[in-house]
Amino acid sequence: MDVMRYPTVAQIRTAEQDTGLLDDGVLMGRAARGLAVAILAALRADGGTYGRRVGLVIGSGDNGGDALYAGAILARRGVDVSALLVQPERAHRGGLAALRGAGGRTVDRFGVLDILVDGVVGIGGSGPLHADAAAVFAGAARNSPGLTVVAVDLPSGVDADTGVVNDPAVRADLTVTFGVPRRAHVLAAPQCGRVIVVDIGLGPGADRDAVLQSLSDLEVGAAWPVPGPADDKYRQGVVGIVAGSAAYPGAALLCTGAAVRATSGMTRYAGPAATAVVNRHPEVVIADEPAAAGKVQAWVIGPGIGTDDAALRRLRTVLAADVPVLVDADGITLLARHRELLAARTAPTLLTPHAGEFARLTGRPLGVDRVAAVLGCAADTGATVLLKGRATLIAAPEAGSPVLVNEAGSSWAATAGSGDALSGIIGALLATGLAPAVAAAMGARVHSGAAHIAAGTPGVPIGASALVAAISEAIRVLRSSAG
Ligand SMILES: NC(=O)C1=CN([C@@H]2O[C@H](COP(=O)(O)OP(=O)(O)OC[C@H]3O[C@@H](n4cnc5c(N)ncnc54)[C@H](O)[C@@H]3O)[C@@H](O)[C@H]2O)[C@@H](O)CC1
Ligand SMILES: [K+]
Repeated sequence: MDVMRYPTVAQIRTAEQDTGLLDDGVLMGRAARGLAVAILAALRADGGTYGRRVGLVIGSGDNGGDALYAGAILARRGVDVSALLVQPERAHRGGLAALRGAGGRTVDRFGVLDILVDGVVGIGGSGPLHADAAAVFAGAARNSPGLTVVAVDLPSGVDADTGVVNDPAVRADLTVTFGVPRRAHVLAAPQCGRVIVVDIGLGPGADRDAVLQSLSDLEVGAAWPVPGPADDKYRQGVVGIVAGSAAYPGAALLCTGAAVRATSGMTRYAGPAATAVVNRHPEVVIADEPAAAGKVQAWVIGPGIGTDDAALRRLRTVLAADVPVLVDADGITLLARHRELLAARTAPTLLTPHAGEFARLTGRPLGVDRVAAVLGCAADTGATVLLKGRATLIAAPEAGSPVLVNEAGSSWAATAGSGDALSGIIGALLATGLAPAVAAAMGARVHSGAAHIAAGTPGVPIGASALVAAISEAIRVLRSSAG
């Protein structure tokens, strides 16, 4: 599988126009067939299709049109289809006629249902789901325990481009979309459930201008650095870690432990937790200060270092080195106060803030458009920026660069010390010579994979140590996906 691309609504509209098939309803017909096939498959997987009860919640645009035409196909297959029109006078006329012609009916309230289809709004929507529509979904959920919700295109109330989940918004078990995925499908993945992309013939170039992209597991697995026949411990890249303190060695242990597991090169540690680090990880080469650490190909600095003078001194030393540097956590707080340190950099810098650190760094709240925010921050700082979250976003400073997204697939990594582990993984990758944005995206993928493996199925809460311990298995899974 290749890179996944997530175009904006404007780009999707252009691709749809370019087909020349919009006005005669060909695209809507294809969309409706794909939607019907997905609903039939969901019914079949759960006992069969004949006589099953499917409700459609229909808004005022073409999203409702898709749902109504799909409903007509379902009704012809013997499915019991009822439609509730949120604005009866504005419902898609052709779709409504088709549904009625196939034996479907309109209702004022739903009886017990197996599947509820959200055809309120798609890419033409904005803001929260209107209250009357929200009441329909809440009522149906009460009436029909175990109800499956299928969103047409995207869950209504979720912004297609920013992924902002307004209140109220539909939460779907399955989302069926058309031609290309929307940004919301990755930025608001938990709200969308499983996403099926139906081919409606937009052509292979429909997503070519998409800025938001994600690497496939296969690409990450194939690119993971492994030692070649001529490699020794130095040639694979040496990462230096400045993290934690004597009083709080945890960040140092997690960060170095993660780096040790991420690649076969050497890991150095420089700082006040050196003894604790080598006791836990005997393969790590230690020093008290970065200046005394010996040669490295990349530095990681920041997790748990505090913001005192000693921390600032170490940050200055590390940023003066002509090698890639990852700055995280307290290092970012210090950088926000000393922006001049960034301006003097001669090699790439990678910043890995969470939302709070991001606000500190930029001097303003993150805002609703995380993609625009991370691009702006990268351009302003001249650094590659990784913005943490369920959907982690990575932007390089060069104009025209993509924004890489890693959707974690679960939230088990939201635990104390998890960020320290992420820094260590990415630092080890930086030392191998990978471009910062690629190292960051690959590191984020292994990090979320490790959390998933550590939590298991069904998941259980994990600490960051369990995540670190699962890094090797996460890399193995990715490498095996690459064959
Ligand atoms: N354009 C195309 O080529 C295709 C479009 N398709 C479908 O068409 C959809 C887009 O259709 P439209 O452009 O008509 O737009 P939508 O159907 O997504 O929504 C627009 C309508 O919803 C109303 N609305 C906006 N925000 C609302 C809110 N928060 N609550 C309730 N109502 C709200 C607007 O007043 C407008 O009437 C896609 O999402 C997709 O489902 C598919 O048929 C595939 C082809
Ligand atoms: K919808």
